[in-house]
Amino acid sequence: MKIAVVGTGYVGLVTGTCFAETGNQVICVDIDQNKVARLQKGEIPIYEPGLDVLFDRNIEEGRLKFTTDLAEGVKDAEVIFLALPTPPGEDGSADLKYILGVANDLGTLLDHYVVIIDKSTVPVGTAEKVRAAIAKNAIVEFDVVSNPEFLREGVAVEDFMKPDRVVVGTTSELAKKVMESLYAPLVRQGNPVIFMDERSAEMTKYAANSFLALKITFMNEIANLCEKVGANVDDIRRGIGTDSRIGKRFLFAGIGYGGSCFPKDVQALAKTSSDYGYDFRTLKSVMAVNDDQKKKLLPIVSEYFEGDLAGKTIAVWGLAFKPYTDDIREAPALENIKALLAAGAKVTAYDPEAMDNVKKILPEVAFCHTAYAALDDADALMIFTEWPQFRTPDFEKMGNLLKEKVIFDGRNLYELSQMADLGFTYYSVGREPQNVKELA
Ligand SMILES: NC(=O)C1=CN([C@@H]2O[C@H](COP(=O)(O)OP(=O)(O)OC[C@H]3O[C@@H](n4cnc5c(N)ncnc54)[C@H](O)[C@@H]3O)[C@@H](O)[C@H]2O)C=CC1
Ligand SMILES: O=C(O)[C@H]1O[C@H](OP(=O)(O)OP(=O)(O)OC[C@H]2O[C@@H](n3ccc(=O)[nH]c3=O)[C@H](O)[C@@H]2O)[C@H](O)[C@@H](O)[C@@H]1O
Repeated sequence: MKIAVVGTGYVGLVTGTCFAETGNQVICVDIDQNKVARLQKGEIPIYEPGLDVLFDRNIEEGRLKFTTDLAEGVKDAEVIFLALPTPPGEDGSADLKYILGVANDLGTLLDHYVVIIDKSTVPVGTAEKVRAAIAKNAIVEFDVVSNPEFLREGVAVEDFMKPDRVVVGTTSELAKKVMESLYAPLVRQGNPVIFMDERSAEMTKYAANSFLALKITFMNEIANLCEKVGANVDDIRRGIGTDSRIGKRFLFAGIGYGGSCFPKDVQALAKTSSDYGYDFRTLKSVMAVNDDQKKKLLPIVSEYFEGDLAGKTIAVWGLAFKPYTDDIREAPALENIKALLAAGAKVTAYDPEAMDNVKKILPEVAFCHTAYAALDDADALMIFTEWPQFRTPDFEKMGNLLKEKVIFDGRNLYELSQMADLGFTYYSVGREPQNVKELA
C-alpha cells in the first residue's frame, strides 16, 4: 500500500518506519526542513531503542522516504496518516491548529479517493472537524478515520508491531476495508483490531491514558498513606497486582507521572468534560495529586538540611521523564531542579540520554559524563528516573564520593534493608514510616 505520514515526530516516525517494515511504500512529510534534511541523510532525530535498524533497512531498500512537500507526499497515497502535535491550548484543551491546518491544505490537493487517518490524540468530534475542513475544498470522495496510537516511548517499535490492540473508528464500509488491509500483517500475528465509530475511538484514547494516570496516582496516594500508617507500598503493589482484575502493571508509586502525553491528555479530557457540562471529579483529583507528588521529596530534602539548601550541592540521577528516552517533557526532575536552584543549591546531574535536552533550558546545572562524577563532593543524591544502570551501582564508591551518605529516591530503586546495612540515610516513596502515629 502507498502511505503518506504527515508529521515526523515521535509517532509519525515510528508509524512510517513500521509500516515500511511491513512492506508498504511510505513517504513522510514534515514542515521542519532541518529535520527532513537529517532524515534524508539517514539520521534519526529521536532516541528510540530498536528504531534505527528498521529505519536504516527501509531507507536502503527504498520503502521509506522523506519530504517537506505535502503535495508530493499525498500524490499517490491510498492512506494519509496525520501524526501532528496536539499540544495543550491555554484553556487545557488540545490545540487542533496543526491538524486542521493540514486538513485545509489536503482539500486542495486530493485528486483520488483516500483515507485520512487521525493518528494524533484528538478530542471527541475531531474527525468531523477534519472532514469538514477537507470538504471545503475537496473535489473527490474521501474518508476520515480515527486510529489513535497507544505506543509508549522507549518500547515504541515493539508496541507498534505487537500492539495489545489497534483501535479504528469509522462508520464507512470502504474505509473499514482499507484499514483491514493496512493492518492485515499485524492481525495475522494475533493482534486484534477493534472497530467502532469515530467518536468512540477518539474517546478510547483519552480513557486509556487517563485510566493509566489514575492507576499510578492511586498508588501514589496509597504510598503517601503507607508512610503515615507504617506500611510498605512495594508489598501492597505485590499484594494487589497479583489479582488479575487489577493487574501488575502501572502500579509503581514514585515521584509522579510525566511525559508528553499523560499530563496533556488528562487535562484535555477534563476540558472536554467541562465543555459538555460534566464534572469529572476523579480526573481533577488525578491532576491535583500528581502536581503535589512531583514536589514530594523537596520538603524532605529541605528538612534534612534544616531548611537551608544554600551552598549545598545536590547530585541528580535521571532527567528524562522515564528510562529509555531522551524526552524531558513534563519530567519531574526539571521542576525539582528548578526548586533546588531557586533555594540556592548547586545541582550536578547525569542522565544517559537526556542531558543535551536539559542543557538547553537549565544551563546552570553542572552536567557530568558519568553517574559517579555527579556524586563527587555532593551533599546528597536525588533520583528521578529508573535507568537500569542506577539499579545496581557500586554503593561503596557512592559512599566515598558523596559528602554525606544520603539518598532521596523518587523511584524506589533500592532495598531498604540493604541501604540500612550499607549505612545510607535513604528516603524513598511509601516505604519508610514517617510521622507514624498510633490511633487510640
Ligand atoms: N509521543 C508519544 O509517545 C505519543 C504521542 N501520541 C500523540 O501523537 C501526536 C504526535 O505526537 P508526537 O509524535 O510526540 O509529536 P512531535 O511534536 O514529536 O512531532 C510532531 C511533528 O509534526 C511536525 N509538524 C508540525 N506541523 C506540521 C505541518 N503543518 N506539516 C507537517 N509536519 C508538521 C513537526 O515539525 C514535528 O516533527 C500527539 O497528538 C500525541 O499526543 C500518541 C501516542 C504516543
Ligand atoms: O499517548 C501517549 O503518548 C502514550 O502515553 C503513555 O506512554 P509514555 O508517556 O511514553 O510513558 P509511560 O510508560 O506510560 O509512562 C508515563 C509516566 O508514568 C510514570 N509511571 C508509569 C508506570 C508506573 O507504574 N508508575 C509511573 O510513575 C512514568 O515514570 C512516566 O513518567 C502510554 O503508556 C501509552 O500507551 C500512550 O500511547
